[in-house]
Amino acid sequence: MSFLQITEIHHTYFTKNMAVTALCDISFSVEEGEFISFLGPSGCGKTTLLSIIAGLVEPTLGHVLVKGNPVIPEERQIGYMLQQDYLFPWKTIEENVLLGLKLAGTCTPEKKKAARQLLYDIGLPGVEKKLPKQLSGGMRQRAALARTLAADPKVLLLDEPFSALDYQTKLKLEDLVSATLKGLGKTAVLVTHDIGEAIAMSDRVYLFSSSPGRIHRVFEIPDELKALTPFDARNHECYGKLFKEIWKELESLEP
Ligand SMILES: Nc1ncnc2c1ncn2[C@@H]1O[C@H](COP(=O)(O)OP(=O)(O)OP(=O)(O)O)[C@@H](O)[C@H]1O
Repeated sequence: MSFLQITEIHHTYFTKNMAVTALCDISFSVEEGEFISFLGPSGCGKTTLLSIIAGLVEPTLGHVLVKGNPVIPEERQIGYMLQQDYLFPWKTIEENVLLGLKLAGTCTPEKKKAARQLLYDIGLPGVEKKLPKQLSGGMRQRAALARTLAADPKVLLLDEPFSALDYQTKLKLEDLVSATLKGLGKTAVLVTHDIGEAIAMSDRVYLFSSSPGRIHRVFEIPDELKALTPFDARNHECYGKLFKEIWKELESLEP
């Protein structure tokens, strides 16, 4: 049994006048601790698939299992990190990080201590009492990561979490997120438009075609790249070859 199992997902959105089939025949599995990415043309259904995995959208057909069980959003098995940090501006960083635990009624002193440690580990010591507006964009995304991890989700969904950041901050956060998730042994799914980011961070890259979204091709990342940090992977000789291969394939999918 795989850790995350996606089986024959089809999804159609029904609006007033029409039906849009966003996803067709999507099946794959992810083992515990693996990091995978979705790449594909705009509108190929990447975000729809994340919402289905999160249990926020019920697929028209098919199912998602985490450790053999269906996903129930209230049980918070899935953590979601987005392009915007969505921190509450009137709450301190610590209050924001602990919010999920408080809502779930599981904010014990040990979890509070662990959340503080998490802020420290991801390079945000001493910001607990600050408001989000007092932090830079990169620091806010770190805080958003801490909030997502504080709930100890089984699977992390990352929907373009670095796309609003400047390039240098983005590279730093790629390394930080990769090291943090590896250290915690978390399973993660990243949606990105950045081929380099997908190669540098993942164990496997799923390339989607559109209308409707299908898995077009799966790229296994070579072990020599997986052993490196994302920054070092971007500078390895294997990286350029794989980048060109995925780029060519992606171009052939553009309308
Ligand atoms: N709520 C909705 N109602 C109707 N159609 C929708 C809805 N959400 C998405 N769609 C359609 O489903 C398809 C897939 O959309 P989705 O946002 O999942 O794609 P995406 O790959 O994440 O796109 P992008 O890369 O631009 O973010 C698109 O044709 C989109 O217009």
